[in-house]
Amino acid sequence: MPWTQLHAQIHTLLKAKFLLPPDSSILMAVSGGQDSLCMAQLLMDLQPKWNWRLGLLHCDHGWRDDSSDNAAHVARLAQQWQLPFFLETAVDLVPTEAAARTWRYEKFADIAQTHGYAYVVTGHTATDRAETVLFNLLRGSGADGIQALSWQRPLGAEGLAGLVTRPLLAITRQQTGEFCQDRDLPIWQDASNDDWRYRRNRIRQELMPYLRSHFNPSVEATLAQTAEIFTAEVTYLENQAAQLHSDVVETSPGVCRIRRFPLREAPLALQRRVVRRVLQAVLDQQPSFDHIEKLVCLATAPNRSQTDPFPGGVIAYVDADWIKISKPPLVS
Ligand SMILES: Nc1ncnc2c1ncn2[C@@H]1O[C@H](COP(=O)(O)OP(=O)(O)OP(=O)(O)O)[C@@H](O)[C@H]1O
Repeated sequence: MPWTQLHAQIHTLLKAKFLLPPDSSILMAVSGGQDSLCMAQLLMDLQPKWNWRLGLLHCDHGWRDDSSDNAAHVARLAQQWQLPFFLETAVDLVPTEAAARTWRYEKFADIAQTHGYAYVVTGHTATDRAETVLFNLLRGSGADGIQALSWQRPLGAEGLAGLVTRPLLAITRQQTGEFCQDRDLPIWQDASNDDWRYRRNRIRQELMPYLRSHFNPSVEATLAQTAEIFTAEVTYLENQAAQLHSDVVETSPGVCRIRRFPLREAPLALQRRVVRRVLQAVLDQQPSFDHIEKLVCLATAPNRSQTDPFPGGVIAYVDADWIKISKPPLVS
């Protein structure tokens, strides 16, 4: 196996960040695309140094005409590489990217838990991270969306099903492409990557090249670095918000109460985060920015103020030192 700069970079990074400790069990999520093939090959090459137990998982969403051929292609690779192989096939999955992602991560968690893998690795790169930053920015996301794709995060409830880890986050798609070419890895070309109905593909194929040639030739690395900076800041803010939430919010059946005085004394960034947590718990949908602002305003509003109904008929109103949030009929 030729030891390349890329091997050295990933090996050093894994050591520095302690992402995939020696002797770990690692399930590699492989779509058949260039990034996940590059990742699988790199981890197999590094395996003797780390003594990992490796397995390979493919999820067949069942949407594309070639999806079962794609799955068979990955199965053949697993056989050739002599790795345990797991195939999950969806039945009647709604053909949206969001539904696919949710289903896929559920399967990652199931297989990891059932077969004792502590880590599920994906082939996300700095390029994916940069694209996700732009995608979320254009959707009006705050800092949480800009932190886009962390190195590691819990899989399943409270991380019981292990950790999703992204060892390629520091390298670009161009690098994974060159690696696959050098090693002659058989990339499965996913035709849906060329479908311009998907906003993500237009970002990848239209916006990023434009930014690269007209604004910044290293736009991927720069935006990935922006995500890295925001990751630390969001972690800090979330910790602060969790503390404030436990100080000011009380929940009982049918009603949630927020202490107005300490809420309005807190920095606006934390007020919004606390209120978002409250709304996430009572609404059946993700709260919008307007929903959050409406509730924050009650911290300083006169007594007896009340909001218009939120989705699902949820009402918030001021009762002396408290904001009370309840679904109708009102419970005081
Ligand atoms: N169908 C799938 N089965 C298993 N893992 C998947 C699948 N689709 C995506 N993944 C994992 O999620 C990562 C990111 O997904 P994304 O959809 O951005 O990648 P892709 O373009 O399909 O393929 P690749 O990242 O391998 O080039 C992949 O690198 C892979 O690790």
